[in-house]
Amino acid sequence: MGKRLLQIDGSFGEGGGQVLRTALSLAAITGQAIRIFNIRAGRKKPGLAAQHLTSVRAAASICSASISGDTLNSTCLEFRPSSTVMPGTYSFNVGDGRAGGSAGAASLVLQTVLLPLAIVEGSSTVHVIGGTHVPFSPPISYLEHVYLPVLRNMGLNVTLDLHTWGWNPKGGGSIEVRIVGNPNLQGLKLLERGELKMVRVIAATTKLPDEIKTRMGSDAESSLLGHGFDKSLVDVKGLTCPGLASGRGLFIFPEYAHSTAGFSSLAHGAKVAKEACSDMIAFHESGAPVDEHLGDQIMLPACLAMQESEYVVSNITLHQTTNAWVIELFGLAEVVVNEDSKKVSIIPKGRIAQR
Ligand SMILES: Nc1ncnc2c1ncn2[C@@H]1O[C@H](COP(=O)(O)OP(=O)(O)OP(=O)(O)O)[C@@H](O)[C@H]1O
Repeated sequence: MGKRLLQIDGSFGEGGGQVLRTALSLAAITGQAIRIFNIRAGRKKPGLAAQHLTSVRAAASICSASISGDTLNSTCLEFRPSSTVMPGTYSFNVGDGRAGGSAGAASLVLQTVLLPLAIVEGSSTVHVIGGTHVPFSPPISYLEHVYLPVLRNMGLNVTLDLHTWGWNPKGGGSIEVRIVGNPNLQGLKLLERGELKMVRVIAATTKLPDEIKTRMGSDAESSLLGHGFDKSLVDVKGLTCPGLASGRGLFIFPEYAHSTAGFSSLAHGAKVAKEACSDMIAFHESGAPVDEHLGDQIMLPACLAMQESEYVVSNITLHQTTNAWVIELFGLAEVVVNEDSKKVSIIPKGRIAQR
């Protein structure tokens, strides 16, 4: 496995943690040894933060990789898988990555190991402790409502339980994911979204007065109705969530006949509904079936599928083009991103050939 060392420049494109995570997932899947340098060179504090370090160790544990450079703030890492991906029971704590703990995103650690475990025969359980609803990462509610349903449509058997919510800055949330592996992933076609069926609005709080939840929900509802959404299609729920420390967030999921998208805000006061609603409304007006975040996150499953995938996104982002670059470096697929039509086509070359 992994005869030559694949060199990956972490400063390419978006220059953030995604280059690292996608490379780790694909290294585990293909058995390819990698060296990543300039890690997160595009960020104010370059190098491995707690979440990235936890992702490195998580990826190493599922394929018995030997690693060097796995220290906090390291900008260069070598990762050499020594076995195929082993299904099993795994537990990762983002807080272990840094003295004093961390609210680094549990979702991003999970995404690093999810696909490798999901496409091998056998069952796995992954428990992750960390931030579950923190900025610049998929809230776990997004994984539940948007990302995992797409994976299920592609043939993956994955369920998630959110036991405890972990907000910024304390983190400490807890999720458990059960996976029944299926090596035969189906390609994905999301070219049209169909009619709007429902807009689900979730106003969530932990250890805060009920008025905050009620206000977030009613502000969001007024904003959506003010933009012409039919009241019968807007479903607002207040959620009182277990968690170590207080926190709040607003999550909006427009569900169309063929796809679901997700928008959120963790802001305070009137800003929270404004942020989440304006993103959701802009998406609705774009007519696209796939939101920009899902657009980068489904590239990984799509490049591992048996058939070609095609989808239309609301915006082409640097995250998407950067992910496409990493996938092509591994030789796993041809990725065509059309900036005009906003169509992404992923033509897998077959991962078995990589071994
Ligand atoms: N609100 C959101 N909803 C869903 N997904 C999101 C949201 N915000 C960010 N993401 C996703 O989270 C991932 C973030 O990747 P990125 O490399 O920017 O993060 P990171 O590892 O935290 O690194 P860095 O600190 O280097 O930015 C991307 O897949 C992006 O689509």
